[in-house]
Amino acid sequence: MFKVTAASVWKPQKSDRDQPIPKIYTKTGDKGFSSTFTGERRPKEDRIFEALGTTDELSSAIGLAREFCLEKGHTFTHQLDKIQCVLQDVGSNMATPRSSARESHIKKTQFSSEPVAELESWIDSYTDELPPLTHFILPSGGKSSAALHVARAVCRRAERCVAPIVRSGEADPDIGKYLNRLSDYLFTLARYTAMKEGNMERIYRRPE
Ligand SMILES: Nc1ncnc2c1ncn2[C@@H]1O[C@H](COP(=O)(O)OP(=O)(O)OP(=O)(O)O)[C@@H](O)[C@H]1O
Repeated sequence: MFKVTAASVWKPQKSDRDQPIPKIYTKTGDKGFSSTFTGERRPKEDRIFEALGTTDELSSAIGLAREFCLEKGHTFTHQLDKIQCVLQDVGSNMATPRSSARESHIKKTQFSSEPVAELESWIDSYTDELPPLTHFILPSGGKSSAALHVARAVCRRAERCVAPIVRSGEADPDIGKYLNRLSDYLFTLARYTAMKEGNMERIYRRPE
């Protein structure tokens, strides 16, 4: 069974006690090669694994920010849950290069534009509540807000990794749009979180 990333391991587990539970390590990656969803073996430094790994880092950064937000009682954490699930779908889409995918692979890993529209509606509703931006702000505003800024910066790196894969036609253009919109969402949410917690956002001042 294909696993999107090592950190999101899923292996079938039989309830039947006679069947051994498969081990997490198959050792098939020990020589520095791994598999796409379509069964191709590629070196681990291939751009697909680079993009999958960066998307995994992004989900992990969001997971940490979510924990800080939960501690503060923020009510928007269900959005972060949903985003982490959508990022799994982004990974599945990238791990299924169109050049070697069968119709059934493509169907199973299709990415729709609906999550992009959802992010836009969330961004718009936070923006309505925020004061307009008049300065460059620095990642700040308390732990939840600063952690969301870290996630935003990782998101932009994921976007840079995904761009050439989308451009080559190997992945769905909507995953590029999703990551582009996601960094705007994380920026806006970081500001909203600072405001809700009553924390100052530090602004850029030219160093004397
Ligand atoms: N270092 C990596 N960074 C990002 N994605 C990876 C990496 N290694 C593998 N992958 C992708 O994540 C999936 C799950 O990772 P996993 O660690 O199980 O692969 P593996 O190294 O090939 O196998 P094993 O760890 O069992 O030897 C792989 O099928 C591959 O698509």
